[in-house]
Parts: sequence; structure tokens; C-alpha cells
Amino acid sequence: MTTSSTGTKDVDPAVREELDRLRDSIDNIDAAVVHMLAERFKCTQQVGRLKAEHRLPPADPAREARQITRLRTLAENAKLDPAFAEKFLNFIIAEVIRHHERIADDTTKSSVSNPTGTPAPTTD
Ligand SMILES: O=C(O)C(=O)C[C@]1(C(=O)O)C=C[C@@H](O)C=C1
Repeated sequence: MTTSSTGTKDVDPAVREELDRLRDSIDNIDAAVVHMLAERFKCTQQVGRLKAEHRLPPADPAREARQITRLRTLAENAKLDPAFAEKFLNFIIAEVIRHHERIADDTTKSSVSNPTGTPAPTTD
């Protein structure tokens, strides 16, 4: 098999078929990962709003430590590298914390410009 950068056009048809089959599965798994992540971010956006409304800090390191312990065990049982699972979770959580901080900033700004939370008058 060639390792050139021209791709896999000239490979044996049986190999091509096997590669296509595996790539179809990879595409399905990638789609599932994206949908699962989108659902997770919908939940964390709600957590972000709840935390901002109640002046709770964006990050909760004790919760993160529990999540990492749990995920490492799940990864080991699933024969996935636990160090990779931990890095992946930390990557996602860092993004969530960034979202939480933005929600908290926006919430503070809107409570400064409208301290009593009075709804804006309608124009009609
Ligand atoms: O559980 C929370 O408190 C969250 O804000 C969610 C979450 C997460 O993405 O799982 C993100 C930030 C916290 O540090 C811990 C966990």
C-alpha cells in the first residue's frame, strides 16, 4: 500500500470496500459524538444560567475531580486510554467554563443596566 498524499484511489477493490465500510461506521460515530456533545452543551448552558442567576462560581473543581475519577474508570473498562479520556473531558469542561463566564458577565451587565429587572416597555 502506498503512503503517498494522493489518497487511496488505486487500492485493491476488496481493501477499498473494507475501508469504505469502516469509514461509514466512523462517520456514524462522529455524528453521534456531535449530537451528544450538542445535548451536553444544552445542559451546561442551563447550568451556566442557573449559576449566574445565583452568583455561583463558573467552575467547581471538586465536581470535576469526581467526574475525572468516574470517566477514567469508564475508559479503563471500555479499553480506552484513561489519560486520553481525562484530557478530552478537561478540554470540554474548559469550554463550558468559558461559556459560564460569558453568561455571568452578560447577567451582571444586564442587572447593572436594569437593576430591578423591569421588562422593557412594548412599542405597540
Ligand atoms: O456541574 C457543573 O457545575 C458545571 O458547571 C458543569 C461542568 C461540566 O461541564 O461538566 C463544568 C464546569 C464545572 O467546573 C464542573 C462541571
